[in-house]
Amino acid sequence: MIRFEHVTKRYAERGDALRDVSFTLEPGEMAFLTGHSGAGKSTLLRLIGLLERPTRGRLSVAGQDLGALGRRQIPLHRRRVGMIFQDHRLLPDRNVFDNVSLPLLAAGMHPRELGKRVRAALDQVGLLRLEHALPTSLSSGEQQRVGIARAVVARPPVILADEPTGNLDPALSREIFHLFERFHQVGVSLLIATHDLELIATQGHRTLRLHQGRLVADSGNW
Ligand SMILES: Nc1ncnc2c1ncn2[C@@H]1O[C@H](COP(=O)(O)OP(=O)(O)OP(=O)(O)O)[C@@H](O)[C@H]1O
Repeated sequence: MIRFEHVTKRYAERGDALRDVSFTLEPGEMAFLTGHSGAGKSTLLRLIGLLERPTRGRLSVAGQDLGALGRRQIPLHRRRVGMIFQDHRLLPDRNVFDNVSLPLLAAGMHPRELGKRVRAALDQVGLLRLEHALPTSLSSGEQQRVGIARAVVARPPVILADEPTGNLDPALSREIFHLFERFHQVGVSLLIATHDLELIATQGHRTLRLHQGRLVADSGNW
């Protein structure tokens, strides 16, 4: 589903953020991405979401070579890749329903179908009763779940999460991971960047470890 072939990403002023990274994430696979601060985890996820382009190497998602996609095809690609961020990135002046509906609005979906899909996504994360609330009135865990509903509402085959439990206590973190497990069970591919080694240990999923931009361990290959 996701294939990196000798991918390097260089930032002019900072050197290589990723160096010669190769791995494959199979369709429906769930894996963790770990490594020290600055190891390149966010950079790797941003390349998959086409928020950045590689300096060298080849990267494909669902058989599509991302290097062959022009700027106009990026929005379509982004609908196939749901992204979840630690800081939620919700629009503060729009209510929960409106925030979650954004990817469907961008896709030009009919309002009736859109309403159904948004409520189904909110139901999945247990937030249906809060559809009219503004993000600022929600707890951190609730805001994170709104971010997850927004990431899954267009039913992408791939979900990327960047430190999704960074600000949450252990009980809320487990709740979020249970949600990811549920997406995994219905065949979604997930790549989750996290420092939460304890949680990784209890999950038993494949773990990719970056160190100074290099992929230094891949439990899937042991
Ligand atoms: N837009 C950018 N411009 C220049 N350098 C960048 C940019 N984004 C990341 N970097 C550099 O690339 C390297 C990898 O950063 P990245 O954010 O991918 O690491 P990370 O593993 O996600 O770290 P953290 O766990 O702290 O979020 C760092 O040296 C960082 O300073």
